[in-house]
Amino acid sequence: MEGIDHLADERNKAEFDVEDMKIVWAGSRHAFEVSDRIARLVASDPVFEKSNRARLSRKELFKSTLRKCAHAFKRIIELRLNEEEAGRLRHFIDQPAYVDLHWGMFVPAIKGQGTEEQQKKWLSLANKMQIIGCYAQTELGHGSNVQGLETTATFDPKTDEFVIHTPTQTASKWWPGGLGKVSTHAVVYARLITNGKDYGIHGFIVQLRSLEDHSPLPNITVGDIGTKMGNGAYNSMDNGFLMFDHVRIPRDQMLMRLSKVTREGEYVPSDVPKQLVYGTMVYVRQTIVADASNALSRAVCIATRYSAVRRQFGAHNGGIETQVIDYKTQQNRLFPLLASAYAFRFVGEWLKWLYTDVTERLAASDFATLPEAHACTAGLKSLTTTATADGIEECRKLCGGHGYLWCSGLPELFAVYVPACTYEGDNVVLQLQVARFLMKTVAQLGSGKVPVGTTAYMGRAAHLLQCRSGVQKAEDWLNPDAVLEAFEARALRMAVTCAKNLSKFENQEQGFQELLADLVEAAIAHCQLIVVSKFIAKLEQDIGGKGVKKQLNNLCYIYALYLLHKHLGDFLSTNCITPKQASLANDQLRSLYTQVRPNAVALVDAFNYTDHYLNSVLGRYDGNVYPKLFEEAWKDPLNDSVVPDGYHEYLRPVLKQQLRTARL
Ligand SMILES: CCCCCCCCCC/C=C\CCCC(=O)SCCNC(=O)CCNC(=O)[C@H](O)C(C)(C)COP(=O)(O)OP(=O)(O)OC[C@H]1O[C@@H](n2cnc3c(N)ncnc32)[C@H](O)[C@@H]1OP(=O)(O)O
Ligand SMILES: Cc1cc2nc3c(=O)[nH]c(=O)nc-3n(C[C@H](O)[C@H](O)[C@H](O)COP(=O)(O)OP(=O)(O)OC[C@H]3O[C@@H](n4cnc5c(N)ncnc54)[C@H](O)[C@@H]3O)c2cc1C
Repeated sequence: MEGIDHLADERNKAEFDVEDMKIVWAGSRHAFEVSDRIARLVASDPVFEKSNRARLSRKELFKSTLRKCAHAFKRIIELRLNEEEAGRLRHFIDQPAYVDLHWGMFVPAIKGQGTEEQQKKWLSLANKMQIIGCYAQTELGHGSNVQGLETTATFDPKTDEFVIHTPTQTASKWWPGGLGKVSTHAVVYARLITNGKDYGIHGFIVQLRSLEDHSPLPNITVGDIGTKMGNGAYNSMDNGFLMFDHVRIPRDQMLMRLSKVTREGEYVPSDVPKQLVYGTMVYVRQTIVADASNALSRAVCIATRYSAVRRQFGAHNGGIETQVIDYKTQQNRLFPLLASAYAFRFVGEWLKWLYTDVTERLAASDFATLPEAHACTAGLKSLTTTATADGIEECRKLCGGHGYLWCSGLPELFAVYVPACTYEGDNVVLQLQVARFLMKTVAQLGSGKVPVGTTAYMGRAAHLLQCRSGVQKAEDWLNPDAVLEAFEARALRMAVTCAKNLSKFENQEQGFQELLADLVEAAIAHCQLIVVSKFIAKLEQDIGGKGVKKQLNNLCYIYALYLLHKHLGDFLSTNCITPKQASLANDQLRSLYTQVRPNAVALVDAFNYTDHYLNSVLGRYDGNVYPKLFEEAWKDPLNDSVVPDGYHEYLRPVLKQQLRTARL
């Protein structure tokens, strides 16, 4: 059966040009070509083999990760890959590793918070990987509450040094990726103390290990925090702990682009907002949003192909059974996830633009859009990672029993992905940041300050607070204005209700704590509006290719109407729509599922994933699932012998009743 495309019929049904859709998904022809070339390069290199990851011990997995990283670095140099190509290479190798934190957080922290001189010195070492760094912020006792970190950096004017110290056990750094066994350096976040005064959290570059023999430097205790969820999965990463016992570093290793300490120990505050010390988190949250569509699309690709291969029930007189993808229940679970993958792709593109824009403005000392950039990156990171983690698990269930096998690719994908709901900011804590931003914006309505950007809709409060949806028939739900108005009205009404309830409290902070759950829901409604509006905006762009726009249009309205259905309580209780209009939205949704159905396999082919990257027997391009499930089963170490180890000690005595007591 090798070589036969079991999904050929599905592919022939497609009503659009997959090659054109691939370009839209990738973002540009250039991005597509780079991704395609690098994905094939990785897939063809035996060092990047990953099908046996679950069977390796932690030590073997970790060593093989070091090997892959070293080989990748060698290939990057040999092939003279540029930054974009090197990034794609790491992405397609698809194994969490210290390099993610080195390139993803250590280098950006120095770029964002180091002076020009510091950048010159440290980046030239980091870019050549002559030093390897991590981002050491979280402590055993404090992660979300950054202001509560306990590690101290006390300036000693006698020696012109900072003394980095871990005063308590809870002050131990705990979680930083790459710290446990690899990093030679870290950007350590600590309370800056000079002249006896605490100036809060600042970043410091601290060397941790010898560049000669890799042993920890004196007065530094460092190690791995232990095995994490899932076989293989995130265990290739050495998340670590770290304690300092009065470790001295030169003054110029404080990252001083924002604020400084002089030779005399005087603290010179920054003339820019102090929140810029959180800048690396804004950057990484933006990359995490871009990455959500990768993880979700991967799971959806597996579940869609397998749903087209898998057949259950419906056979008459010995005929073939129904493909499970034809069941409306399967479509109702799968197609919104397919639509979400595309939605997150486009909102990720937009967020990248927003981040670039705010970075340029900050460079020109324009800080006006920083709060919005913080709210958008925090809120969208939270929204997209929650939906993606839930979506991967749903895809596992969509694949029935076989989805639970490691070789489906889904258990490992889930275990690798789910911590994204926690790292780089717990998802609830992040939505509360959005809620604070919304409450401020609502409070300013009527003050003459016109809301802009993603809150511009709040400027139309007079209309949005009293409007009623004009939808009269199912097709009206394909009107972008109708959809946007419903989402805007819902988001605004939920935010305004929260603000009104807050105003009943004398103490605003106490009121905020009391209303936390409602505030999170209002923040989610606002973030969903952003995603819907950016998908609609994408459709307004000049998108070529046979049938491509039609498919995107269908997916956009599946995304929006599915959300409307899922959060119907919000839409009805805020009187944005009537029960009749909700029912029309459902009718439209079913019709859209029917339109997407013949295109579903082609829509996931457009992700252009290699079988190597998917690493899934169920998601194979050729759909040749059953023989490959057997092949995988035979590879399991339990099948190395026909009679298992332990038979003579533990099975035979039971079977032969030798363990029975004499009385029995
Ligand atoms: C395409 C390829 C992609 C590959 C993607 C992979 C990338 C690599 C992944 C690697 C894997 C894992 C990495 C994980 C790394 C980490 O987890 S690092 C640790 C991250 N830690 C956190 O995120 C902690 C979360 N906590 C916080 O961010 C803050 O403490 C919190 C915002 C919750 C609260 O801050 P406070 O200062 O205590 O409190 P407030 O009073 O609420 O805020 C004060 C004002 O500051 C504003 N603010 C807060 N944060 C920011 C920010 N980041 N930027 C700008 N402004 C910010 C806030 O709005 C307040 O403003 P106001 O005074 O109201 O005007
Ligand atoms: C795989 C992984 C990799 C990581 N990598 C790094 C790294 O490289 N560097 C680094 O510095 N850190 C890293 N971290 C740490 C990570 O950033 C923190 O775990 C994260 O910020 C959450 O903080 P926490 O663990 O303190 O959670 P907690 O704040 O203790 O959360 C526990 C619960 O309390 C709730 N909660 C907390 N505060 C509030 C509040 N104000 N209001 C309402 N509810 C609240 C949360 O919603 C959650 O349900 C990593 C974590 C993981 C899991």
